[in-house]
Amino acid sequence: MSGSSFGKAFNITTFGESHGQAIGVVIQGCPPGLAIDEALIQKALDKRKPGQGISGTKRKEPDHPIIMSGTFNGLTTGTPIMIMIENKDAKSKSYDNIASLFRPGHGDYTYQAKYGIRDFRGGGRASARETAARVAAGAVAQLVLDQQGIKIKTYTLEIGGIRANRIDDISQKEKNDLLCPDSEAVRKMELKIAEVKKQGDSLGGVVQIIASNVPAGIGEPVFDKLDADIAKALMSIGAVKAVEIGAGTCASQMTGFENNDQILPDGFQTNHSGGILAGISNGDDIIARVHVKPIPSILKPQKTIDENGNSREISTQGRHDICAIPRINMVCEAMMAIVLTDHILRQKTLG
Ligand SMILES: Cc1cc2nc3c(=O)[nH]c(=O)nc-3n(C[C@H](O)[C@H](O)[C@H](O)COP(=O)(O)O)c2cc1C
Ligand SMILES: C=C(O[C@@H]1CC(C(=O)O)=C[C@@H](OP(=O)(O)O)[C@H]1O)C(=O)O
Repeated sequence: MSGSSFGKAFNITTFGESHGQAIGVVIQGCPPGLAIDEALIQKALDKRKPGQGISGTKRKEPDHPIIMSGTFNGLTTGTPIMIMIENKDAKSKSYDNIASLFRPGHGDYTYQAKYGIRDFRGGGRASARETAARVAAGAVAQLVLDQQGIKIKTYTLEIGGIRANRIDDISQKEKNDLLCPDSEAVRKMELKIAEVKKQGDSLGGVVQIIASNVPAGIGEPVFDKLDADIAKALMSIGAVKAVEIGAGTCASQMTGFENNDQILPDGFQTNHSGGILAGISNGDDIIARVHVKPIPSILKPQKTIDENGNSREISTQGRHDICAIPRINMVCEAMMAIVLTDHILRQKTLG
């Protein structure tokens, strides 16, 4: 089926709807012999799961992963791994009054246009509930990256236009709910989230992802360029509207002399390339930034239409995030891990 899976050597496909029985992922291409258990996957899922944080939805899901296949005696077997996560706290009734309305900014209108039928409960397949399955796959991908010593860190750069100025000390990131390294900016972000929530509105922001210790020489020279695949992986997450690599949009404002990362015997002088040149890693940190739009389901009344084209007003009840950040951070980390693992497994020469 076209468009339903991601990756070549390490391939994932997800399944399930937000208010269906379960969601999950099937992973193909994972090497045999890697130590894996549900606790390891749970640890990753806990960083994304709903029901926590000031900007997060109140929906309480345990997100308990059940490994259905592909492992034996605590090791991967090299066969397809299926991980299932049951939905335990879907409250579908809260969607009844908007069943025939299209939420502005969400996938209701386009799903109806494509399929002529849609599971309106919680956004169905378009709900970011699906991203839990990606995080489970990311935890498996990270096992491959661990063998190479590759680490991925993600932190919040901006929420609602408030930017973190101190972004160098990312070890601080675990110390607050918003996963932002600038505690002064965090206070302002928290106030902004509270204010916007009171108005029945929502916020977007920017997240930065850094992969370190990636060896030089990973990637493809055309089409499946490493930066192209990273951009696609990150852009495939709901609410992501733009992806930058390295200097990103600033590169177009520099001269060649300013933008080039000059090469010294012990490495590159700067990292405007974001660790990728000509689609192939150069050994420097891989740096990506993801621009996230505000959550579409808001209480504030908006104009819409119903399935018959009649003009209506909509105010979306239910348990929605105010901002996809910081829950999206873990999803970005997972997608970066999946892309890097996919490209590493394509390299026959790496030990
Ligand atoms: C982690 C995460 C949480 C999200 N939470 C919500 C939510 O609670 N309510 C909502 O309407 N949209 C939420 N979204 C955004 C929608 O899923 C997304 O906007 C929708 O699927 C439409 O896709 P698009 O924004 O890429 O066009 C969330 C997205 C992410 C990544
Ligand atoms: C449940 C999760 O997030 C959901 C993402 C989401 C959306 O429309 O994207 C809408 C809300 O849930 P529901 O589908 O019940 O309306 C969020 O709670 C989750 O991330 O696990």
